[in-house]
Amino acid sequence: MTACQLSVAFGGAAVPSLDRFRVAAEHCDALYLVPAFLSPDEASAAASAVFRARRRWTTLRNRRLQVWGVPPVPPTKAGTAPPQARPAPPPEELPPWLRALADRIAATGALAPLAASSSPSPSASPPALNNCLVNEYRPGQGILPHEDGPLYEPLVATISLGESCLLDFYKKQPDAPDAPDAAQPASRPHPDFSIAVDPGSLLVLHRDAYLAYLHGIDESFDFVVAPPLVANAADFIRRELDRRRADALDRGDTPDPDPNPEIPPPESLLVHRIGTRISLTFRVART
Ligand SMILES: O=C(O)CCC(=O)C(=O)O
Ligand SMILES: [Fe+2]
Repeated sequence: MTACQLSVAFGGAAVPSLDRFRVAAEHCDALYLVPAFLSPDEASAAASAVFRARRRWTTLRNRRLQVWGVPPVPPTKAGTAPPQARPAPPPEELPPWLRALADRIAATGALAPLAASSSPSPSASPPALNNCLVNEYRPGQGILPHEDGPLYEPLVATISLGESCLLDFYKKQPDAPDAPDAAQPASRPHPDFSIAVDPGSLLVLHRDAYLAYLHGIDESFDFVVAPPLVANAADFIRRELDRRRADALDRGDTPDPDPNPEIPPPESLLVHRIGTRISLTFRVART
């Protein structure tokens, strides 16, 4: 599917409003997971668009990434003049296939809280998502606990493609360093809570979820989804078992029988990371 077909495909879908997708309210007040934000066909169209885009990948030890859109501008040090070098190039627009996804995120109302924080006028419209980081993780890869920081408006909206993952949250320590990827996992071995993130989902973090916690993905080959650590364990397990049944049918295998409504699903589930996960992390870079 081309980028153009992709934006058409996204055009007609009903856009959910975020309120009923709030999770982990007891831990953190602004964390939303919309499980089937993209249909499986839309998710594979988006993944193909990532690979067709011929964008340069930056390869890190534990993942690789592409950067799209407006880069955040680091503040100049007080008292120093901005560098007089060449004039900055015009800010890059998101390409149509990412713009279509960003618009669909905006249509959920996810960005509304930014309208209030970025303008004193109550009727101001929120700023547009203008930056997207594409991360690709193989099994065993991850991202160290970090915060996305003050170069962005305090809201991140992530679309996940491919495999599921477990995103861990660590309450920020008052004296923790602020730099991305700077927290030492060895000194903070246990997350305060985690969210199991479905393929095709939209995850939105803002307020506390953005400001008061670091987030990271363990460099593991599998993960366990169980309460109480995984805040959305029961819902995720139900959906994951449905996905496994659907995958078995697609492969022509005999799937597990449909769940008996009398028997509750298991309380915990081991998920093996066997494929690649791609995340599209949309933010508003402050310019
Ligand atoms: O892959 C993810 O879901 C997280 C990515 C992330 O935290 C980041 O790029 O800052
Ligand atoms: Fe992040």
